[in-house]
Amino acid sequence: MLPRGLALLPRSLSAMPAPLMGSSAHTRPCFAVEGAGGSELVYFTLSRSGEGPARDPCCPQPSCFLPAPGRCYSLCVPAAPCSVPAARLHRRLQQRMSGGQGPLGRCRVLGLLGYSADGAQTAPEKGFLIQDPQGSPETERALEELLRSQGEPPPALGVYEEGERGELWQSLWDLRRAGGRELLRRARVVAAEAPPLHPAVPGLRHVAVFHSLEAARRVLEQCTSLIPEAKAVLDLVHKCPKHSKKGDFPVIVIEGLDATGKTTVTQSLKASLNAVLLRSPPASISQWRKTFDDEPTLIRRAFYALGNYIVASEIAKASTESPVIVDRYWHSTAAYAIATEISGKMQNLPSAHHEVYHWPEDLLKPDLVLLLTVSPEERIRRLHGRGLEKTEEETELEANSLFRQKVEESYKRMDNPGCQDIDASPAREEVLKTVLHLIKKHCD
Ligand SMILES: Nc1ncnc2c1ncn2[C@@H]1O[C@H](COP(=O)(O)OP(=O)(O)O)[C@@H](O)[C@H]1O
Ligand SMILES: Nc1ccn([C@@H]2O[C@H](COP(=O)(O)OP(=O)(O)O)[C@@H](O)[C@H]2O)c(=O)n1
Repeated sequence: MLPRGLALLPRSLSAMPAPLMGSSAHTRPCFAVEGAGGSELVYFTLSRSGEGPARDPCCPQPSCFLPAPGRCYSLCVPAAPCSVPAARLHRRLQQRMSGGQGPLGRCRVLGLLGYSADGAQTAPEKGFLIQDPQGSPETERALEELLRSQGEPPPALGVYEEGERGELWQSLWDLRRAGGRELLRRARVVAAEAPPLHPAVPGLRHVAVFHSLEAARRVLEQCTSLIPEAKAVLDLVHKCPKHSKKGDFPVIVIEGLDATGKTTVTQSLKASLNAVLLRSPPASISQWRKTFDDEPTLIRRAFYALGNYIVASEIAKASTESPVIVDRYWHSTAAYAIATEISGKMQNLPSAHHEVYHWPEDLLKPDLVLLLTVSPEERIRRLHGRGLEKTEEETELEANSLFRQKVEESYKRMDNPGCQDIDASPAREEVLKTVLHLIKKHCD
């Protein structure tokens, strides 16, 4: 008998109608494990009747969850849509588990997404699958303690066990704050088909890629008592004119991954075109970047989204008097957000023309967006040559070329305005010449 594992599952999913085998797929709570098999996600669902093939090669075998002789734990955070407390709880748990301290420190922590198979336009509930290679009872105790310390009521706790035929069962436990636990249900873990879209795609517009000032503002408004800087950002947004309109001079945005040459090109353009150079996030909020970069996706992306609206008001003003060059704008905010949320392989990205790539209707549109691209090798050379401290995300970019490819591909799928690709590998003067030529062609 293999050792047991634990799973903490979302309350809302655990409260859903009885699952599942043989019943309508529309009520089925499903889960995707991120990073279990390289870039592939592992999908599973729950069957209360216990039906399911004993040795189906597609079925998640106990070994996927229970690394013998270890134990496996997982947890999901119950979430109301766009809930700041839930997003922060997820982030706190993530930090505590990846902190490298105590028994949880030696566990392998994978992402877990809980979603409904009916294709609802909601964001998945986020959690973790935690594999303890040593199967130590202390890990279970540490997890229970961690969850009980996170406010009332603690998330439900599921326990995985291997059955007599080698199948996998999950027991869902209600953790009592004062100690002890009560069994809520027991269900068989069975393989689920990969959904037509990555589970994070339907909710992208609600939790990561904001398509209106209002949507982003609603998120930061929930944060004002927790993050004082949120109030300061909202005050600046409040001072901006409602609908910023572009002046008569051209507005050109330069986009690209870090170290592709945006600073170099934008500064040269400023001089060549006698233009105003702006950047997103703007100087007025950039002192708070670190604060928001440490917050969960929901809050972090709302901060950058609002930054774009503040820049829009600066663009509106400046473009009445001279050409305007913008170093990063909405396409950066959206491309990084999409690439971060969509785990697994490139094919998991929303397909071209998906609404997530559409420009927000209430955001000032530039005349031209140029995307600087260089080979991964050249980009790393430039990053190292610059010798600057890298952001956490940029460090990940360097380590994770799949992520970098997803950012670049998302840039390329942006719509109306799309990004015009520029090979930025040649010498600085050469790149500037190409860019000036394109601007002239477009704006004449
Ligand atoms: N065309 C180029 N050829 C060689 N090096 C370049 C070129 N453009 C920029 N660099 C160098 O690469 C590094 C990153 O460029 P930078 O303009 O700071 O990129 P970004 O603003 O996109 O992060 C800098 O050290 C810069 O001097
Ligand atoms: N308009 C913007 C600009 C940056 N960002 C975020 O900021 C990060 C890149 O900014 P950066 O300052 O490191 O990039 P560089 O301007 O240094 O190349 C990305 O990871 C994005 O998540 C954004 O979301 N929207």
